[in-house]
Formats: sequence, structure tokens, C-alpha cells
Amino acid sequence: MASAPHLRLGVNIDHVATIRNARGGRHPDPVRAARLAAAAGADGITAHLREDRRHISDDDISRLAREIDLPLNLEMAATDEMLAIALAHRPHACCLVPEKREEKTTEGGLDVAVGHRLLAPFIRQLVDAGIRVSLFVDPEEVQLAVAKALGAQVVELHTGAYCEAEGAGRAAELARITRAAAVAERLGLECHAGHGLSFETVKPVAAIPTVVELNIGHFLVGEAIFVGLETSIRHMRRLMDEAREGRAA
Ligand SMILES: CC(=O)[C@@H](O)[C@H](O)COP(=O)(O)O
Ligand SMILES: NCC(=O)COP(=O)(O)O
Repeated sequence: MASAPHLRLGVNIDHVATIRNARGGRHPDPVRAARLAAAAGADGITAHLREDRRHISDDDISRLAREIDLPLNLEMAATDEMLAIALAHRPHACCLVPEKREEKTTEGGLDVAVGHRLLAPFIRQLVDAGIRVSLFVDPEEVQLAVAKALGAQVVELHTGAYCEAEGAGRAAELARITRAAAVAERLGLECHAGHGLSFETVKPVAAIPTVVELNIGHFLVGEAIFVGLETSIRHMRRLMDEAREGRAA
């Protein structure tokens, strides 16, 4: 059987900025974290420029776009403000995510099945600018089919429900993700996954052969407080490789 393609690790540096913003200064610097992530073997950097700028700032995005050699995956809501910022910086990819100011973190996937009329011209402008478009969606076939029809090249499957579930519930969520990853491949969509992944939850998702990128941040930054960012990332990379090679937990 052909081996599964290389599984890329996108490191999300949002919560380095959360710590920085706690005091309103310049330390710790998310761009320095991105450099360390690159040195630790990350394949890409993900940063979520939220409408409320609770963590990543416009200046962070400008510096990441200018200074970091890794592909930048800019997460953003589908708003005119964010479209202008994306077109100005032209990152490797934009991942469209739903946002609510009152949420602590991203709660569900982008409902592209409902919002497709508004999303279509938005996605077209990004694609025409040469930016890869990823849609952050729940692992449901209808969302994938509409994502494809909208011209997105990538879907990122929301793994939050899987990470929060336990026992049989987690097994059921993993089955949803596995099925959705197979549908994505059948539709010709590049399949990523992310949200809430940790050392404890990553391997079953990493073992799905049609998933080609994991975006992981909050856990890596939290673990970095205890062991350092490079060690945290290298540990996650090792688990991903073990999963891909079929080595048990
Ligand atoms: C879309 C997603 O799951 C995360 O990448 C997103 O960045 C979560 O939002 P916070 O980083 O603000 O928790
Ligand atoms: N899109 C998921 C992501 O970038 C990281 O999510 P998390 O690991 O911070 O929950």
C-alpha cells in the first residue's frame, strides 16, 4: 500500500500574543515564536487576526508576512476589513472561520451551506489574488460539497468536538472526521484538521491518511510554559510521525 503523504504541522501562535497582550507590551513576541517553530520543524505558521484583536495584531500579521519564510495561514472572518488585509499581505493561505465577539474560542465550523451566497464573491477575490482558500468547517459532507462548489482548495475539519468528547462519544467524533476526510479527497479538496488537539488526542487524527495538515496552537503554547516551545513542537511532531507510521499510542 502506498505510504500516506507527509503530514504537515501548522503551528498557531495566537496564544503567545494572548500572554503578550496581558500586559500590553511587546514580550513574548509571536514573530519570535514563529521563528522558533520553524527551527523546531513546523511546516507552516497559523495566526488568527480576530475582529477584536484579542491576541494577534495587525502589526503581527505584517511582520509575519515580511519576516517568516514558512507559509503563513491567515485565519480570519469573512468580512470586508479582513479581505482588504488579506489582499494587502497576500499570505500563502487564508482560512475562513466563524467569529463571535462573546466566544472564548472558535465554537463551530463556518456554515458554508447557509452562507454560500455571501461567501462566493469573497472566496473568488482571494482565489483571484493567488491566495489558497481554506474553509474551517464541521466534519459534515454537505459543508464539504458546498466548499468545493465555492471554489475553495482546502477544508480544515474542526476537531473540537472530538477533543472534548470522551469514550464512545470521542470514537463517534473520530469516525465523523475520518468519513469527512475521505469525502474531501473524493471531492478533490485538500484536507486539514485542527482545534483543541493535544498530545493525548493527536495520534488518531494524524493517522487518517487523507489529512495532510494539522493546525495546532493552544496546547503547544501551554506546554511550552513547562518545557519550552521547541520541545513542545518536537514532541507533537514525533507523535504525528508515529501515528503516520502506524505505531500504536
Ligand atoms: C479556527 C480555530 O480553531 C483556531 O485556529 C482559532 O484561532 C481559535 O480561536 P482562538 O485562537 O482565538 O482560540
Ligand atoms: N485551526 C486550528 C488552529 O489553528 C489551532 O487551534 P488550537 O490548537 O489553538 O485549538
